[in-house]
Amino acid sequence: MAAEPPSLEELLEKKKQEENELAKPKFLSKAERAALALKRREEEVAKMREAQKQAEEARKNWGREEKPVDDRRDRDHGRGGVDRADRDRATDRDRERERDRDRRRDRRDRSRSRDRRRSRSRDRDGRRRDRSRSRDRGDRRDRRDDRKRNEGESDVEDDTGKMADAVKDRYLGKQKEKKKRGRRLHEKKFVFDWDAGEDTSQDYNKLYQSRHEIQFYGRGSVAGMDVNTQKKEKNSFYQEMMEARRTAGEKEQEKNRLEKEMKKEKKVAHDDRHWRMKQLHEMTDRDWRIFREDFNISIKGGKVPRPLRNWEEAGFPQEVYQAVREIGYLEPTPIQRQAIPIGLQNRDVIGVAETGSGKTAAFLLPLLVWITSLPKMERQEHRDNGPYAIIMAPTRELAQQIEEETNKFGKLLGIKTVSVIGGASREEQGMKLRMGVEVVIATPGRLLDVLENRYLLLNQCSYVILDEADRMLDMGFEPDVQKVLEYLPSSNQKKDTDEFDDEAALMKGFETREKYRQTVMFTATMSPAIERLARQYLRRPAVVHIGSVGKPTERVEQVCIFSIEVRDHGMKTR
Ligand SMILES: Nc1ncnc2c1ncn2[C@@H]1O[C@H](COP(=O)(O)OP(=O)(O)OP(=O)(O)O)[C@@H](O)[C@H]1O
Repeated sequence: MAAEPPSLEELLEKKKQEENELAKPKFLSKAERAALALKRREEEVAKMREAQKQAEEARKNWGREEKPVDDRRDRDHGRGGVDRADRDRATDRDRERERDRDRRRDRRDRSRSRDRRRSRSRDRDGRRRDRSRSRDRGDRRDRRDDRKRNEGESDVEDDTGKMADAVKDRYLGKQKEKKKRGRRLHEKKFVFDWDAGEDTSQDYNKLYQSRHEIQFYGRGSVAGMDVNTQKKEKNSFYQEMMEARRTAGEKEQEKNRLEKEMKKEKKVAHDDRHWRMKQLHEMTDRDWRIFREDFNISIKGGKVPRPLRNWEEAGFPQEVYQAVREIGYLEPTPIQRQAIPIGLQNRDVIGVAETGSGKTAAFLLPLLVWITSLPKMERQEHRDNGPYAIIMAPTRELAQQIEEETNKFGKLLGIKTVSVIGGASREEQGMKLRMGVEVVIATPGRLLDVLENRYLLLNQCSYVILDEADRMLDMGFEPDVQKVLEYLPSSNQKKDTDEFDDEAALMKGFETREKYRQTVMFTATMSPAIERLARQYLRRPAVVHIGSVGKPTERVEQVCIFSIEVRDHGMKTR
């Protein structure tokens, strides 16, 4: 049975299917793609070669096609026979033209082959560069390369490689070439081909360790010699010359000058010694300032005497000095260093110092110095006039501490002390007082009581000490203190005049019972109330402050405890 031709619908259907099939994207492997590309390229090349071959043949045939025309012309000329010479000339011209054309062609061919050679070598160099160029340019180059390949057999091999590269570039992606960083010659710094650290010559050869500077002529230097050596030589030369020129007089003058300078230096070194290494008379104002700084002593209030460097320089009577030694006080404490010399001048003192700083001895020693200078209280009338000194303290305990301290000295110096404090029998105290005492240590309340009850008189009291005055005021003893002080005789009170700035005026009658009254007040703080009290009862006092003003003292520990206030709102828990 003969096969039936397909119907039109079937054909259309088939065609449609084929179109759809073609329209579908087809996956090609890498190798397939490369083979396809090569094939396509080969076809293109073959086409181009064919076209070029045809062009070449056409060119060659062109000369041949022209000849019959010339022959025709010759025939035409011959037919005339008249201008044979002209015809010959024309033929010559034609030949000449032909030759020229051949020459030109040869020249063109030669230059072309030269160009080809040049471009081939350029291509080889720039192949890598070309790979990184854009795809379009790559295509163009491919075409150019292909053209060249057609031109010579040797070129073909070269071009095949190039083409393969180009195809690979196009379909497999370009291989990125590493950028070579050229030497930047425009930079100022000279770029060595090696690193400076690689130079090891200095390690081995001493010659290179001190490299010679560039040295030129001029400025008194000679080229080729070490500059430093030249300078040294020059200096010694000029020194020798100056020395040789100096006269004997000049030499003597110089010697004297040097000696003077040496002496001056020695003196300065001598003066700059530490105050401990100096005698008392060698101490300068600067030394005293350093001394006070060393012991944290601040002073205020006119001309204040120099502090004590040691007990020996205090100028105590022998028995007092001996007592200090026996008690075992090797060195004065800072408050003692400054307060004792002021006390010995019969001057009023305000001492601001912390507890346990040796205040008792600071006011006791000047008192003892004065009392030991007085005749003994042997007669009853003297005993009835009362003590030479009263020491007031805010509490019994403090008064007892002071009594203990005073008794240490009193026993050694034969000075009687009685404490008048609350809690002890008033009669007993009265009895002791009537027997005669040099020093009364008391709390303000009980002392006032004793004074008011006539157990005690203060007729010959010229030394008043208010210890821990700030605490006394805090405890409300100010009226009592004032009343006690009213019992003191006013005859021996200093006047508030400039006259009493003078040391001699203050010391008037110091070794008698009629000396001027001296008031010494010790406090831990300087409150306005203290200043008011001081203004009332002290005359032009010297203020001695131990430690930095406004700073807590070193020996007082300050503890701050934070607590939460718990308020009772009537909701007690049981
Ligand atoms: N120069 C000194 N050398 C050695 N010890 C001293 C010296 N001066 C005082 N003391 C001793 O220091 C202690 C404290 O001295 P003192 O009682 O005089 O201090 P204070 O400042 O008066 O203290 P408070 O305010 O508590 O009375 C005492 O035991 C005393 O013997």
